Amino acid sequence: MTSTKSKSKRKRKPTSSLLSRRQISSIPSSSSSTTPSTGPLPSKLSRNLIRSHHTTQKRLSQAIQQNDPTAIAELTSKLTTSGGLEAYQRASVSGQSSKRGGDSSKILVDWFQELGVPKPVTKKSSHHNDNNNDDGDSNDNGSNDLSSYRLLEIGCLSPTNTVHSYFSKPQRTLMDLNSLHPDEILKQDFMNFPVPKNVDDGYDIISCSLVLNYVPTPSGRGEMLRHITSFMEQALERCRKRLCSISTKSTNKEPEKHWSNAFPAVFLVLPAPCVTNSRYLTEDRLQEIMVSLGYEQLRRKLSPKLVYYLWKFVGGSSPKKFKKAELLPGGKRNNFAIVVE
Ligand SMILES: C[S@@+](CC[C@H](N)C(=O)[O-])C[C@H]1O[C@@H](n2cnc3c(N)ncnc32)[C@H](O)[C@@H]1O
Repeated sequence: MTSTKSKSKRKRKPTSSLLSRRQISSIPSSSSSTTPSTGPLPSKLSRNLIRSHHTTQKRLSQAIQQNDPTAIAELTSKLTTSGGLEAYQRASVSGQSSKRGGDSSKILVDWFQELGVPKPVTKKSSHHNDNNNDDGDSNDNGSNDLSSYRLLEIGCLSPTNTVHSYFSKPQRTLMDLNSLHPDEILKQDFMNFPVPKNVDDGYDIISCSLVLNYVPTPSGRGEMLRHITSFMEQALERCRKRLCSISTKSTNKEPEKHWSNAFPAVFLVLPAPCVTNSRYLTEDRLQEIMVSLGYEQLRRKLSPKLVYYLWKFVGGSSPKKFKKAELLPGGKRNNFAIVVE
């Protein structure tokens, strides 16, 4: 049985997982959650809070696995006193402020533009745009723009992320373990969210930005990727159905160059060190895992802090198992891993 008692006696570094009372009191409370009147938190405070939350979550998950009631109580209380999931989310929202570069879906929108994905046009502008459509075809409810495509966003903090302008409200499902905007974001654990029974209610693109690294165990991350993939299997059916309904219509573009070939897809974002400085995960290993699950990498961008991917789902694979295996030995690496069972 592990006890955290001895650990808590050790002297902690200033950026330890414990936040000072002053730091905690500067986090906006839940009463301000839907109408935040305060500006973003200082970036150092947000970083400390996010790091602290991840560490405590991971320790809590280990304590639960080891069935250690003392550690469970201690860590749960620590999570609560430091503001819990909501404080963590507020710190993440601060990191997404326009001053700090905006939300990660800006990159997805850049890629949509590169791929020629047309924004759905509203009815008014649709009439106006009919003559300007460079596919030589009018907006016919889904064959030539995104209006019949559906987005599922896992771990959503804001209903006004950049990519939302491409998906009207009925075409998007936003969810989070804790909803900061209950009228627009579903309070839902994605792992308990079933694939819709009806293919028309399924999704063509899933956004999973900075969520996989939130999952505290390597096997939990593998399960999340598998669950996402079960939605993508259905998305392939949606694609086939859509293709059948538009096969009689012509477009000027060669089929393989058409923007719709980028779907179904998963937009995945991780902190860069998860793939650049982990003992157990490299970009090559992530690529192997994704290919084994049936994906092809369409786009990738590495920034100093984050790595962004657009994975197109092609299916037809036979998933392999991936264990936690040391790939890059060395003292100063992190332990981020994905295990697929
Ligand atoms: C760091 S925030 C990321 C938010 C945002 N997507 C971004 O890119 O900044 C991670 C969010 O994922 C949510 N989350 C983690 N696991 C989840 C799950 N199984 N189902 C739904 N949301 C989840 C957390 O509640 C948290 O709000």
